[in-house]
Amino acid sequence: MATRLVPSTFSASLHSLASRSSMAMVGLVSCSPKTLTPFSLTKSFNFISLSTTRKPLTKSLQVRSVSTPAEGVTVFDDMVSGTKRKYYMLGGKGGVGKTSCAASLAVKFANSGHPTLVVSTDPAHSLSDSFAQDLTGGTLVPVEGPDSPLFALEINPEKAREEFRSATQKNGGTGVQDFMNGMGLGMLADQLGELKLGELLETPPPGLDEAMAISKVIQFLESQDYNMFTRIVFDTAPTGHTLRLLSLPDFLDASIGKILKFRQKIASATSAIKSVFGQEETRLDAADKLEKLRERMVKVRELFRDTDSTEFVIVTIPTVMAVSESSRLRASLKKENVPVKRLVVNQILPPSASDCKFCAMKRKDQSRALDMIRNDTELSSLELIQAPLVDVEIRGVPALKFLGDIIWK
Ligand SMILES: Nc1ncnc2c1ncn2[C@@H]1O[C@H](COP(=O)(O)OP(=O)(O)OP(=O)(O)O)[C@@H](O)[C@H]1O
Repeated sequence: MATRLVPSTFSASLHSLASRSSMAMVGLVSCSPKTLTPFSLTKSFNFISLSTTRKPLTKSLQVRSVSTPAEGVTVFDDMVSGTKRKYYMLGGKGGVGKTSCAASLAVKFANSGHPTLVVSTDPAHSLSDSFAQDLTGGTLVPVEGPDSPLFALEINPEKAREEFRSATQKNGGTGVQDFMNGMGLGMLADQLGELKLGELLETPPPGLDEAMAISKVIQFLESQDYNMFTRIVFDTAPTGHTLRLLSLPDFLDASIGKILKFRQKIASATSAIKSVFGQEETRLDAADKLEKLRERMVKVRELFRDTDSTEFVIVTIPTVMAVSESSRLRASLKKENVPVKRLVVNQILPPSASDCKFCAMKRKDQSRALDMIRNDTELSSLELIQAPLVDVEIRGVPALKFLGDIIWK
């Protein structure tokens, strides 16, 4: 028989919330130290949504939100309304559930009538695992199940990296180092050394794969064939990559700007250099390619900053570490002028009539982390979406639909 433990204040408040909830079928499970599983997806689909945006929770759980949607408009109403194309970027710390949230959002959009594309730009893809379908190969793959068309795409970061290298290498030849060394002969040699350009070009800067992946998606979405998609959901790489991606245009600006300056110098040295080295045509071509690359990176950043069409949704879990990282992410995104309105707190312990010791401890921890969010200057103004922890992996469209219906309300 299950050992019953005294519920913590937190679980008690959740419990009372659950019993007051008008959302049918609330699953409350008792939990013994032997059976730590807090909730069962397999046995029943009885869950409670913990979203605080529509109904205030008990005091201890309530999270202030200065940007609450207008009366009667739910979080998802706001996200789903309109046929103009919208981009949703989901990002956050590694392993918090970005992919599950992104995939479930994409399924929800498709089931709400939006032809949707979900793209993974995380170098460690898990979209295929999430949909339980092979989405590798870098092409659009139709996802079976939703009411409206849903396509998924995993972009191969290795390919993006190759593209970068080929843009910076001459004729598949000896590489950028050579390009720079060649240009740096004579009086330019010392100055080039200072720039460390060889390093930049041989080792693509972090975040570049992802930026290129996104820029590719933008490129093909601009074509007529892909006009149909009205919702694009990005499952992005963990925090650090995203931030570096946003600072890429500046980084490339600084580096490429210097290359272009040298290019001018070389051009003015004209025929003497031409006749001696005979290769600067190729080198200048490489500089052109780099400049184009920079332009594409600028476009990506512009997309991230476009408040009309884009929203970055931070996904986190209720731990002090994840919340701290989310706070820093929000601060950096603010600095980069990236619009953020919502914060998903995933994997929240579901209500329980009686907690085992482990669950009670966990619940206390989660309560502390939720308090942190409430008091955090960066996070407290965001609409909070709470998603419960379920005891099985969310895989395949039916499970994603189920998760989506809990999270995106
Ligand atoms: N609400 C949830 N309840 C139970 N398990 C979950 C929940 N959300 C995510 N998971 C599980 O957590 C694991 C990590 O989730 P997911 O791959 O979505 O995270 P991620 O942030 O995209 O990870 P990464 O940063 O490695 O790409 C998966 O096994 C997923 O099934």
